[in-house]
This record gives sequence, C-alpha cells and structure tokens, in this order.
Amino acid sequence: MYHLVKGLYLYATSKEEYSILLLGLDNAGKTTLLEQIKAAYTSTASSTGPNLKTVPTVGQNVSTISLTEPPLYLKVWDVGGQHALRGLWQSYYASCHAIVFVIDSTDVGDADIASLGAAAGAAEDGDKGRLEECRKVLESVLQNEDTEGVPLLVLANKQDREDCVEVVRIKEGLVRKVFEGESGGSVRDSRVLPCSALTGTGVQEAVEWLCSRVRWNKEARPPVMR
Ligand SMILES: Nc1nc2c(ncn2[C@@H]2O[C@H](COP(=O)(O)OP(=O)(O)OP(=O)(O)O)[C@@H](O)[C@H]2O)c(=O)[nH]1
Ligand SMILES: [Mg+2]
Repeated sequence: MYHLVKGLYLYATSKEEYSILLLGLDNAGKTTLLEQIKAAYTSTASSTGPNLKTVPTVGQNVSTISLTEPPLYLKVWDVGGQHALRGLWQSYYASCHAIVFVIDSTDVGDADIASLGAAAGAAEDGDKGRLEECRKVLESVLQNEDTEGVPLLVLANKQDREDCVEVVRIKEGLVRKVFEGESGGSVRDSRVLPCSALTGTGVQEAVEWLCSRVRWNKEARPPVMR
C-alpha cells in the first residue's frame, strides 16, 4: 500500500523532462543562447541577468529550466562547436528530444540560393563566409541515424547585426538544400526562426516551438519523468 501511494504521489508531482541539444559551428552563439534561456526561465539567473561574456566552449554546459505552462523541464545541452570537438556531438544524439542548430547569420556570405550548389568549387565566387561548412555540418547531423525524426530548429542568429543575412535567405539558400538532400524520406518536424542570442530577441519563440514539438514527438522519443 505504501508503495502504491508513494508511486501515485510521485506520478502526480513529477514532470516530463526533455533534452535539447544546441549545435552549430564555433562562434555561432550557442553559449550566449543558453545564457539567455537561463536568464529568461530560471529565477536565480534572471536576478543577475544573462552572462554574455562567453568563451569558446571546450566540453559542455548544461542547464535545466522548469516551465509551468506547459509543465515540463527542458534540459539544455550546449556543446563546443570547434572542428575538433564536433566528433563528440554524436554521443548526445540518441538521448536528445530536439536539436537546435545555431547559425551565425553574419558568416554565411549572402546565402545565395543559386550559387550554393557550386559554392564548394567556386572559391572565386565572392566571400561565402562559412556557408558551405555550415551546410556540410548540418547535413552530417541529419544523416546520423540517431537523429532520425528528431525535431530540428534552425536559428538564424545575430539578427541584431546590420551585416546579417535575413532569415528567408538562410531558409531557402541553406536549410532547404540540406532537406532536399536528406535521404530515407523520414518525416522531421523543422522550423527556421530568426533570433539574437545577444539581445534575447526570438528566444521565447524558440523555446515555445521546442516545447510544442518535443511533446508532439513524445511517442517516438518519450520524456524522462522527474
Ligand atoms: N551581435 C551578436 N553577437 C552574438 C550573438 N550571439 C553570440 N554573439 C557573439 O558571438 C561570439 C560567440 O558566441 P558564443 O555563444 O560563445 O558562441 P558558441 O557557439 O558557443 O561558440 P563555441 O563555444 O566555440 O562553439 C561572442 O562574442 C558573442 O557575444 C548575437 O545574437 N548577436
Ligand atoms: Mg560555446
């Protein structure tokens, strides 16, 4: 009887926990984004404000935020984006419930739709920033079998900067191309949103989208009860 009551009590008081994985090239703004999420959704961090003095991540940062509407926890993992660290990403894939791919919108040239396909062989074609590197990295994330069906949010970050590329170009010139190449015809929930991790603009919309999509996908990737 004690165990039954205890079980019911735990069931009634526990919340679903979903893991969110922040990926993207180095300098994209992942750690800054994590700091803004913490400041917006945890009481201790919101009293001090976000810590925006980041250093390149070697290893990982993790923070759990508790939401009331809907009632759930998001455990947000921020991993280093430097080339040498990307090999570690795959160890997070099997247990994550959604992936946020952060893009530095000031470092993808003009995300030219027509020239994207030729970008690899056309270095003289003007400054493409890290467009091609970004496309390849996103492609390799989506091609890994452990990310199959996992909701994907692409954030066109640094939209506060004048030299940024607008979100529609990133959507058409980069993300659509990656999806066209995705094999297996797997169905994946995805969205491209603008944001500024530095100012916090777009962070709430991003978190709301994630909450809705991880719950939508919970039969395929069940949450952990906490
Ligand atoms: N203007 C502007 N700068 C940003 C924004 N987001 C991040 N930055 C800056 O970009 C630089 C890199 O940000 P980080 O958050 O450390 O980047 P990261 O993706 O965590 O990089 P790694 O840890 O190396 O993978 C810092 O100088 C940030 O202040 C943004 O939205 N706007
Ligand atoms: Mg970082």
